Amino acid sequence: MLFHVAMTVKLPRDLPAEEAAGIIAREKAYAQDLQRQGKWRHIWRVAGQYANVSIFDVSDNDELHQILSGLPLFPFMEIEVTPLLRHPSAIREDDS
Ligand SMILES: O=C(O)CC1=CCC(=O)O1
Repeated sequence: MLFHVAMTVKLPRDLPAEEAAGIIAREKAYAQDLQRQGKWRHIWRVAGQYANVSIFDVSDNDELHQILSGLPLFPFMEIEVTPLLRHPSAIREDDS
């Protein structure tokens, strides 16, 4: 199942810089591991914002929830999830 996920990061202003850097490094490793597994298909920076839009390819809602709630930045994010399905006018065969 494909999901569009919009994540906006809101780190507290008083979070010590070293702590923030550690969380961000763990987030990167976590995200890159899921990309290698093919579960996190796309990640794009939203221009001008500390935010991304991503496409996840997971087996069900439960797996998506497990992945998102395991993000090191999860406590500092607003997340919006939109389930996706193939559009009847789509012509790419390798994209569903
Ligand atoms: O920087 C972000 O948008 C938050 C984030 C999600 C995965 C990652 O590596 O950073």
